[in-house]
Amino acid sequence: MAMAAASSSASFLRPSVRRPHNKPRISCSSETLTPRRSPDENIREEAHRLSISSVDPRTPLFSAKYVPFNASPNSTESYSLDEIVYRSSSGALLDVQHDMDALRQLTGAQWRDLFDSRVGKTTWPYGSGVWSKKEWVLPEIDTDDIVSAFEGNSNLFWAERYGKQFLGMSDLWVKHCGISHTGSFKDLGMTVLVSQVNRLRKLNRPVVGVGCASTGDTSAALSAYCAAAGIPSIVFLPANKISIAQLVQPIANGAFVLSIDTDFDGCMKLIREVTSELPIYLANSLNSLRLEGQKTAAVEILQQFDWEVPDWVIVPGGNLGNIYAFYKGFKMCKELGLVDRIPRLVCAQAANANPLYLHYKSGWKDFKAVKAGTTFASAIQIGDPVSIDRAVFALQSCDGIVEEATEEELMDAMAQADSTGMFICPHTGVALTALNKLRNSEVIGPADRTVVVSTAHGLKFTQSKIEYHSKLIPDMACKFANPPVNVKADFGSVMDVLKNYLNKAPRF
Ligand SMILES: Cc1ncc(COP(=O)(O)O)c(C=O)c1O
Ligand SMILES: N[C@@H](CCOP(=O)(O)O)C(=O)O
Repeated sequence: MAMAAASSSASFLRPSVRRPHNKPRISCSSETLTPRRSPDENIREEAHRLSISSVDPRTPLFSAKYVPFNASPNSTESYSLDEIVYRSSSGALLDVQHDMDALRQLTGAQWRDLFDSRVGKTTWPYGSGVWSKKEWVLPEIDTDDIVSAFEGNSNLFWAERYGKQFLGMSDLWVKHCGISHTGSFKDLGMTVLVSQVNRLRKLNRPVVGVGCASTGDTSAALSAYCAAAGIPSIVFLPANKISIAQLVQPIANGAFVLSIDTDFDGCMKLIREVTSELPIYLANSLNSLRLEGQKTAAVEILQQFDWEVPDWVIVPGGNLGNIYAFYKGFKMCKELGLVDRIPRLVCAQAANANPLYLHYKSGWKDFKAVKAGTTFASAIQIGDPVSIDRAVFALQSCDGIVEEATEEELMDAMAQADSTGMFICPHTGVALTALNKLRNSEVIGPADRTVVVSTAHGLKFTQSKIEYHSKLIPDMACKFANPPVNVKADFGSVMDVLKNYLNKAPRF
């Protein structure tokens, strides 16, 4: 039954992943394997051939457009995705709205089967975790215009030991969005944005380059995808406020890097002004295209649980696009019948940069931006998040919660997680602290299926780990520091040190 649904769903889609009937990918009936394409054909060309050969006249044309975010049902304002527009006529945020009636022509089961059928392949562009959901992302883009590093499909890690030892939990998972092409979840959104820019340039729209303000990860993703497509990228970075690993990424990828003597919010203000004057396309998540890619991480989590819905998903928040992206991904899965409910979301902020937390604690009264203080979670050192309205909407719609983490809490949580075999970034430490607090208050139960979203690779933040394990952080006990032991190069000294360690070592 499921197989029948899968094949009938595929026949409705254009472009289709179906292979020509006379050309199976692998012939099992003989000893020889038949390659699905000849050596002189690349995977783009192959995708082109396959889609041409399987066009179905009944194909519904899925489509999407920009509309004002959370607009009244009577609003008729909308823009083509081929327009260069970031705000509505009243200055509000925009959202990408899909033709849900067209998408409903497939049942939830058919969508599930279609998405599942694309995982783990190299079929262009569906080998990407983002583009495997193309019909829900940018349905109308030509696959030839897509710029992809086969991002997504990231590991969902069962945090068995961390959950059991530190939280008394049996069903704790970490979605490693940072184990990715440029080392953060930003790849998910950037493949979409840069692909659309690629299309706009082919349509001769005035786009000479793509620009962003960044705390490190957005600029890394932007510069890599632009470099792959041969598009100039320009990045505004707050001077001395991002890690060395993040700074070197856009430099290495050939971006034009401006190191500006301000904070992220200052850079954001400048890039908005600049992109309204010059034909530079804005790549921050103010641009709602980005969130279309980022929302696929939510779909992916459901897929990885065989479409069972977790109870909680915890996301570290800064500029606040991602929390809305997760909400949107889950919501679409519910609206299109892939699942019957959505999880509760928790947004976790650093206490030194906590405007959303303060807003939540005030009972969602008037929002006030803050001056963000220094935090080891430097990528979320943001005081005036552009997506505040999106975040509030998402959290209110799913009975969500906002938590905060002090510097000591987030560094201790990171060290504890690392001691169980992870190597997480400080932002994930913020999310784990939120979980810790919600477990202590028993809001999250011991058997609740909980997913913590890990947003960047720990290797980008080794300096903070070095300072922690060297106990070099002023006013921080660094309780879980594990510094190396200096020992003389003789057998006796090494043996003494080892015996001492083995006498005291914890028994695992
Ligand atoms: C590593 C990391 N985690 C979390 C975030 C927060 O995401 P958002 O700005 O979408 O809230 C960012 C960027 O802001 C980030 O780079
Ligand atoms: N952490 C971000 C800050 C900018 O966020 P964006 O999602 O609006 O681009 C970064 O890495 O720059």
